[in-house]
Amino acid sequence: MTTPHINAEASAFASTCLLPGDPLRAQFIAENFFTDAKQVCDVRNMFGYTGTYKGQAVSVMGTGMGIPSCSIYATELIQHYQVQRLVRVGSCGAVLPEVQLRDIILAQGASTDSAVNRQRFGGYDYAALADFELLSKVASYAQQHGQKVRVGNVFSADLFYGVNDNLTDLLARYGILGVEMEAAGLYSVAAAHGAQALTVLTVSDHLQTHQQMSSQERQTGFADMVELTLNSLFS
Ligand SMILES: O=P(O)(O)O[C@H]1O[C@H](CO)[C@@H](O)[C@H]1O
Ligand SMILES: O=c1cc[nH]c(=O)[nH]1
Repeated sequence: MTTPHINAEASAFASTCLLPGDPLRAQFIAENFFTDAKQVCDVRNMFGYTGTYKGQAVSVMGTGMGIPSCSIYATELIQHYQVQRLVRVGSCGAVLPEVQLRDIILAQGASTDSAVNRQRFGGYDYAALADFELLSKVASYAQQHGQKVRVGNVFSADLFYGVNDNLTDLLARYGILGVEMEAAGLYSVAAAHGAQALTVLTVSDHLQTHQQMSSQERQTGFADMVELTLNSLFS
């Protein structure tokens, strides 16, 4: 039996799955970083692949954009495909002057303007946190190998094209490292189902200076983040 959104066999996914928003980034990761990668699903062109990295099974699957889309895939991957470690590898916008294009961010926590976590969490404000074991693995691997990463709070926005002109300044005041659209939902889905989740981001836009990466670079230009993530998880 498959799910409404993932047409893969029951044993098709490894227990660790990377989750880029972009399905073509998933294809790029599988083709360039995995050994013996096989495509396992393609409903709605949301591609998923399984292969190995350093001899260990690993999967990658696109999630689409936004908490609702990401939550569907995360839920089905955990509940139906027994994925236990869900690691988003995404892009984000920076709001602080010291955070620059191509910087890598580990989302220790994720604030949000989405109402999704309140729906899940009885109307209360859920503190959406990365799994500490996954977070420490990547943070300590980066430290040991002299790779700079920033660790802290990000903001998962419902709107890519926001309507609140003051939001960027508010986020900067609170030291938010990056603005993206999924982490807060991914963290609560994982927590609700007893799985582990982490979000690793590369800065693709700067919301103060208006610098931005091309769409091609968002698809194929995140090698440093992908290598850091895979090496940390499988070392
Ligand atoms: O590059 P991905 O992983 O899709 O992440 C970011 O990019 C998309 C918006 O362009 C949103 O999904 C946001 O979270
Ligand atoms: O959600 C996102 C993703 C990338 N860049 C942004 O500015 N926002």
